[in-house]
Amino acid sequence: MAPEEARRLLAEAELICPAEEVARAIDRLAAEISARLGETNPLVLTVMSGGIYFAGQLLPRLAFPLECDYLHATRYRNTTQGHDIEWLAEPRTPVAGRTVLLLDDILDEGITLAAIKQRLLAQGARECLTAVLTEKDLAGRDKPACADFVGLTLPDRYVFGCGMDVRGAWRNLPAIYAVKGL
Ligand SMILES: O=P(O)(O)OC[C@H]1O[C@H](OP(=O)(O)OP(=O)(O)O)[C@H](O)[C@@H]1O
Ligand code: HPA
Repeated sequence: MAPEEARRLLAEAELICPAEEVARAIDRLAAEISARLGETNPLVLTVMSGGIYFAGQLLPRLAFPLECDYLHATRYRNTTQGHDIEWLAEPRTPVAGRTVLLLDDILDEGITLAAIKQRLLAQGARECLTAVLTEKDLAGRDKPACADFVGLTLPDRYVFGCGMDVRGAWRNLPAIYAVKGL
């Protein structure tokens, strides 16, 4: 997206979660994750690209031994509609026998996390837990996956900021916005 369009989109967007609220949610998630996984030497896998902001904020708050790696699966590809999942990168660290913690920015329809979790368990992960910075409230619609740790619940709007993009832009914002009209 052209920078002028990105600026116009942000100017017209609705702020739905200020930066302070996001930071408080990450503090709480860090405490919950530490209590559950502190003794398991987990392999923490960030789902690129959206998970990068959450991982960057969460990891310094986890004061226990862990290993980090990443994978890249995409289904929206710089659009606002989901498609089939495309695998762009597998984790290089073997997952067999490991407690895995997946980090992602948003659980929307749940298709991405369900597919990733199924794949890691099929590769022999001992258990696969999931932490998402946000989850969209789809008003009771069934989802194929639910997260073990959820930071914030968001309305069913197209949102951006904190790792989430709108047509490639604004993953870098420390607050969460909803696109006008979507
Ligand atoms: O719950 P779902 O409806 O499956 O959607 C959630 C997924 O969509 C986004 O990724 P995206 O496909 O946009 O890839 P990206 O992170 O590389 O932009 C987001 O980062 C999640 O991984
Ligand atoms: O609302 C969203 N915003 C950004 N990325 C997303 N991926 C799934 N849903 C969304």
